[in-house]
Amino acid sequence: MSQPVIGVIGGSGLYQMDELIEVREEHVETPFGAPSDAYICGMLGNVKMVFLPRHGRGHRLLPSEVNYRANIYGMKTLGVERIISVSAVGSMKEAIVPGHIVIPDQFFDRTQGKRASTFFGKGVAGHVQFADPVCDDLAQVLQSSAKQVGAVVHKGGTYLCIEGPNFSTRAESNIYRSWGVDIIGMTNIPEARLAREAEICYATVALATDYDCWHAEHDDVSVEAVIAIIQKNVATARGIIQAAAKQLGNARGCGCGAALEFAIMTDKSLIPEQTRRDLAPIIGKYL
Ligand SMILES: CSC[C@H]1O[C@H](OP(=O)(O)O)[C@H](O)[C@@H]1O
Ligand SMILES: Nc1ncnc2[nH]cnc12
Repeated sequence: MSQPVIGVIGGSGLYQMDELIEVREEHVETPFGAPSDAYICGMLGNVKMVFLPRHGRGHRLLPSEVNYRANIYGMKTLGVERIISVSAVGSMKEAIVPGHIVIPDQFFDRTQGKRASTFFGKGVAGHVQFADPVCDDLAQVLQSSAKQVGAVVHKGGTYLCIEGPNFSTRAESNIYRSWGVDIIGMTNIPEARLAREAEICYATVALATDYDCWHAEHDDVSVEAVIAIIQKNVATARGIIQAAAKQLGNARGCGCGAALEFAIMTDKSLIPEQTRRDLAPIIGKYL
C-alpha cells in the first residue's frame, strides 16, 4: 500500500512550507478547471506532504474566486487523505484573543451561493452527512500539536463563513455574536463540504487575528492588523503542522474515508459516461 499523504491548504500569510524537502511542483488539470496554483509536493521528515496556497502565490484570488472544487480534486488525485487547513479568522468571543489558535468543530454558511461546493450534478446525485463537518481525530491531533508548540488553543467552536471580500458591518458582527459563533472567516465552508465528498479528513488551524468590529476597546479589523498578527504567528502555524505530521499514523480510524458509502442516490446504470470519467477519483470505487 502506498504511503498516505497529508495535504496542507495555506491561507492568508502562509504561502509556502519551507520545511519540505525533496520538493517538486505538480500542475494538476481537473475537470473543474485549474487549482489555485501548482501543488508543492515534498517530504516533512518521513511524511509525504502536499501544500497548496489557497489564494495562490502572491495572494491573487478572492475567497469567492478560489476554485475550491479543483483544489480538493487535485488533492485527491495526489493521494491526500487528510487536509490541514490554515486560516486567518476574526474572533467573535472575548476569550479568543488575537494570537490564539482555534480548532473549530462546526461551520455556519453565510456565503451567497456563488461558490461551487459539490462534486455532484451532471447526472449523478449524492448527499453526504455533514452534521459533524470536521474530522475529530485530525482535530484532536491539531489541538495536541498546538499545545506542544506552546500556543493557546481553543478546541471546538463555530466558524462562520461570510462571502466577503469586505469585512462585516458592525450590525452583522453583533448579530453573528448573538448567534453564538466563535470565529469568522471567508473560506472554509466550501473546502469542508468538498473534502467530505472526496472522503478526505478535514480540520482547520484557525489563527485569531482580530476582534472583527464588535469590540469597543479594540480597533475594527483591517488587513494591516491581520497581516501584523499573522507575521508574528506564522511560525506557530508551521510548528503545529510539523508536530501533527509526526503524530498522524498511517491508518485512519475515523469514518471520513467511507463518507460516500451510502450517499449516491442515482441508479448507477444511468450515470453518464463523461460524469463517470470526471468523477472517477471521487466516486469510482462505488461504481
Ligand atoms: C487577509 S484577511 C481576510 C482573508 O483572510 C482569511 O483567509 P484564509 O482563510 O485563506 O486565511 C479570510 O477568510 C479572508 O479570505
Ligand atoms: N474579521 C474577519 N472577518 C472575516 N475574515 C477574517 N479573516 C481574518 N479576520 C477576519
